[in-house]
Amino acid sequence: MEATVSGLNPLSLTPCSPALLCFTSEPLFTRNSLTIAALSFGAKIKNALRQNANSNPKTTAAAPPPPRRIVDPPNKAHRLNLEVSPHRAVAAVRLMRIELGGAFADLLNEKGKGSRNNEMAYVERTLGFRTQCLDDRDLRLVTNIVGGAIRWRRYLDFLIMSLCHDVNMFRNMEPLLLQILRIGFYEIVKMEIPPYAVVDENVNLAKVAVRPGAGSMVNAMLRKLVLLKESNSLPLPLLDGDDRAQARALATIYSHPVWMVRRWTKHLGQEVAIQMMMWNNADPTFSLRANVGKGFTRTDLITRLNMLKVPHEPSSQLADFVRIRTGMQIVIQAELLKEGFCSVQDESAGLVVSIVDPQPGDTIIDCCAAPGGKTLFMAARLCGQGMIYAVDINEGRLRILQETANLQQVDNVITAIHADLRSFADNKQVKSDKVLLDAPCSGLGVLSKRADLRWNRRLEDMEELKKLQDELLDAASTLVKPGGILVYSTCSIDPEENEERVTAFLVRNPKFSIDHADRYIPSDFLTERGFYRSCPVKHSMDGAFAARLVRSS
Ligand SMILES: C[S@@+](CC[C@H](N)C(=O)[O-])C[C@H]1O[C@@H](n2cnc3c(N)ncnc32)[C@H](O)[C@@H]1O
Repeated sequence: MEATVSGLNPLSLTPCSPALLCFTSEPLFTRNSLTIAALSFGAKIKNALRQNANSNPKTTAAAPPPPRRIVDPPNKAHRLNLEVSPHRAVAAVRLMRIELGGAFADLLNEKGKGSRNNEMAYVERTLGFRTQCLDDRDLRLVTNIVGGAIRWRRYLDFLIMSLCHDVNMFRNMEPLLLQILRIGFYEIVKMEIPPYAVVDENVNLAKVAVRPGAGSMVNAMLRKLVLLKESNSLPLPLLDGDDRAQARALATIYSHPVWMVRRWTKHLGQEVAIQMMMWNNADPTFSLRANVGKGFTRTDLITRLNMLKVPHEPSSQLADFVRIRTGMQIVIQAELLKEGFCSVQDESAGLVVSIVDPQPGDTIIDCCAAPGGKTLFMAARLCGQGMIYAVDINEGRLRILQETANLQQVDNVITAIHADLRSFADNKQVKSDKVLLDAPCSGLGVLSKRADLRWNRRLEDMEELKKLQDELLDAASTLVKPGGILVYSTCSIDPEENEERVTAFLVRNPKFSIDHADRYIPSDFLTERGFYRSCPVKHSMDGAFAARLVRSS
């Protein structure tokens, strides 16, 4: 659903036209199901537009409708509820926000309430009460539950649906009730939480946040699920029939969109496709890069991690990197990132920088630079000598790049340029021996870290992305000096965004040829044609791709 019409936010057309913005004594998403709200949203946009047109003196002489008075929510909304489990309440609201995105924010964002920085305000406006503040353990639980419930959404919905009387019961379910069920089903099926606690707590939440009848429904369904799990008879789709039917079954079992399963089965074979999905569903692992630009070495980082008791292992591929499996929250709380000592950067991205091979004194154009992961690593490698022109179309992300460069003390070798690469290249303000194009892509290599991305990507996106990647490659190539290097990279595992884009580029631009990447990365990552490719299943890191191309002199 679009939140804007012709660049206007329909909710701002009249002071308070959509009825949804009136405060009532009911929380917003209980009996007024958000599905109904969302369905009627289109009509409300039309009404809002109509009201706006009516109030335009050029189209009618009628007086504009009097502004509706916005009253503060009644005291009930400020009540502190000590009975519900706070992490489940917060997880349910966060799941609503993620699934409904802008629509949810628009509906709640009246007078700044429920602002991005204040999660409890969202909880209060959605459920009609506040919960206890979350401690560190609660916060970890929220992250785990929300990540898991999103990843496993398709499978959880299959289970929920199989316990509903009929499909309409599932379709007409209040959105908040559905999220509570997903949480309960996820806790029972995938987490080691005692079932009685899961049933009690989720029933309680549904009763007070939705309605008493919803509590009974949650109770019946969760109890049934516990029995099925205990007797090892959870329903599972049958893996048989033609390719399409098998893809559908696998998509449910491993909770991915059907189109992704079909694409991966075609490109990688069914076995690797399944392993990819299992990787995406497992807890993500992270790498940290010690910021040598600020004089902080990997040995220093390891000392700090030992002090914090965060399990880690040094990367065998990259000298400044350390892998951690758990304890990210501890690293954040210890402010290692905030103080600029290290960055969270996957080794797969670090290896792209190895292929660019920045050396002190180099001038490098980083064509799609923001928010700066690779720019900052390259800047650290310049050791204070040389310059990186960091171009990006997104001003906000570019600002993050600049702020992080200041924090990490590598800003002296970075010039940020806010521009569309295609017009920037047309003006040809700079040319360079080394150009990196880290292109916008589907992100299919980083799904383990981006739980919701699999549901936001559509097959149609792939065609649009390929067109953009071709245009950006052509633009980037004009910035390369004769004899210079162009590195094209993505964080995708999809050959159509990777090898196929390079092949098509080389046909269009015969001045460029492949420069084999064997001098820059371990042979394990090399493809037959001399490209870099990391595979999550094989290398236990994100999926990424890079081609090093050289321009003839
Ligand atoms: C994959 S991200 C880059 C990530 C970055 N290199 C890093 O390591 O953090 C792709 C970037 O391309 C930018 N982008 C998309 N279209 C662009 C265009 N036409 N010109 C310049 N930048 C563009 C996006 O704003 C986004 O920041």
